Amino acid sequence: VAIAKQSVTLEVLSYHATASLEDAQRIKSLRVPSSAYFGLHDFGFDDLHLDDDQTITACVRMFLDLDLVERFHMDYEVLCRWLLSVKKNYRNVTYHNWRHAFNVAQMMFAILTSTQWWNIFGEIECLALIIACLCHDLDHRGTNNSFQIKASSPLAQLYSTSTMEHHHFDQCIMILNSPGNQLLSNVSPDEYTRVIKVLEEAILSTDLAVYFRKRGAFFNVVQEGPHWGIEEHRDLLRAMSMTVCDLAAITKPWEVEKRVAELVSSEFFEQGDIEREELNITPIDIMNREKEDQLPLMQVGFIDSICLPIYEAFALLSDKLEVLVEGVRQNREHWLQIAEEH
Ligand SMILES: CCCOc1ccc(S(=O)(=O)N2CCN(C)CC2)cc1-c1nc(CC)cc(=O)[nH]1
Ligand SMILES: [Zn+2]
Repeated sequence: VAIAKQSVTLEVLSYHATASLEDAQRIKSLRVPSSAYFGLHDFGFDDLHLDDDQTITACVRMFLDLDLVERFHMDYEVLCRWLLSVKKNYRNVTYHNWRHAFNVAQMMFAILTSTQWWNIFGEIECLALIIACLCHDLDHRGTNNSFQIKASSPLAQLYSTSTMEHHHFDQCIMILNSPGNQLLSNVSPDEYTRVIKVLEEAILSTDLAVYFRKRGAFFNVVQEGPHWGIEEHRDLLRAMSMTVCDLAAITKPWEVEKRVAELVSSEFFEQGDIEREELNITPIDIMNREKEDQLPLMQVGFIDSICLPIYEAFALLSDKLEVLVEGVRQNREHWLQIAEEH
């Protein structure tokens, strides 16, 4: 078994592509517009009108405005190449693609700056959080953890819990260690160890199962009055921030949420089709095309059970984030109206 595991490991982990030097030099030569030009501080941000190059220069802008390039002595060409390699290692799936990762990173940037929480976390934890957002769904195949188990995919043989999230982290480390992509090569050994530890926790916390496990403790901290000097409180805030950014489409103006929900449901249905046709099993309702008309009510359930609790807690931590829970409430109204029309 050990040998089988070894070969699976090599096969699954060895695949990753990196961007060409030429491509990085092309990006490097582009002007980098301001965060105001991109609207990177806006909670209603929509990536739809940006082309792929602009998503890369927008990420460069986020690194520059968080002062990460100077503070961690990043080589500018390496930053461009690393961003291109990260984007290249997202697959062309319906929802869990580069655009999703880019939007998650923009939401983290908007939260860290509007709340001034970049001061609570400090530079090392901010660096880890931004890298984590950009890398948190790397090499996603458009299928969830339970699918990996049902299909006994190579990934499920490697990781029995948080299967996809462990793979996303491995892919992230693979790219950071690739020649020409070593973004952290000028970071001291101690700081590097810290960045990687926070990075792994942040990526693993995007598994909703981890969110459910940790959120009770977080709500207690928020109720009792958080002390961000306490390591455990900051760990919880980082983990919950990853979920808040990962699900943030639910807070966006209706036209954005409606478009993204369409992508999410399409990807779910594609998984359901594979389960029915190749695994010969009946998919769960959210992945079953035959239950498509239940989607609006499912979104209301998603909002009530998963989204509102965490966005309400965040609104208690900073009044700058009240606009997020307001967005969730408005989208809940829209989904309810559609449900009632049926
Ligand atoms: C839009 C198509 C329907 O989408 C959903 C349907 C049901 C539920 S659920 O809360 O009942 N629940 C979540 C935990 N699963 C294990 C079981 C099912 C969530 C979504 C949903 N998820 C995301 C995150 C990817 C984004 C989004 O917009 N909607
Ligand atoms: Zn995600």
